[in-house]
Amino acid sequence: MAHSNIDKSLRDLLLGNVRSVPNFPKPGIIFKDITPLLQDRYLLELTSRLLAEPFRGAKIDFVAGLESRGFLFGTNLAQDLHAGFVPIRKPGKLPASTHSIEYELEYGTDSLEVHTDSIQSGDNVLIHDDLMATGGTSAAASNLIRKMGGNIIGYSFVMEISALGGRRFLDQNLPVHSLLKV
Ligand SMILES: O=P(O)(O)OC[C@H]1O[C@H](OP(=O)(O)OP(=O)(O)O)[C@H](O)[C@@H]1O
Ligand SMILES: Nc1ncnc2[nH]cnc12
Repeated sequence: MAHSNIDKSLRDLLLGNVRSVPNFPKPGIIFKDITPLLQDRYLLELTSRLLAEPFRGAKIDFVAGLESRGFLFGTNLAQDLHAGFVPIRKPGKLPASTHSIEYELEYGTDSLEVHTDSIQSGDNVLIHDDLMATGGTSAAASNLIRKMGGNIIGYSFVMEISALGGRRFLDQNLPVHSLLKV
């Protein structure tokens, strides 16, 4: 599995299309908004491809995308890696039988659910989200997937707020690929 680093000009281009919104959704939070990246037809494709690069050649059954912003690039990523896509959702959204787990956010608590008939024991799963902050969401999703017998092969983020140290909650032996570190 390659660990590609993007060069500075590319990083600056992508970062220039992430909007920082102070005090959203709560005072003190600087919200990193990826909608400008999605709006631009070239950057949408470029970002999707760059996310897939480090995991090309890996055996992946599913990309698990974390609600809701993990769905935005998650299905593109799954398609590019020839994997299926499994949505990990907030409570009460998935219609069939679910497993669930509680977790803490940078700004509150929530829980995650997944359909019981999605990931099966031994399936290789890549976890994807738009952003890792405290790592609580990704760690909870990892626990949920492992509870189902899924084998997590790595983590993919568009962005990581490095100062919050979220990586310490993830398996240290697995690749964690964040396109942009802020
Ligand atoms: O690393 P953490 O501190 O756990 O935070 C990261 C999570 O927070 C955001 O989602 P949010 O819960 O705001 O939901 P949304 O994607 O539906 O907006 C983001 O998209 C990640 O899923
Ligand atoms: N600062 C932030 N910006 C966007 N999404 C987030 N999720 C948690 N912290 C966030």
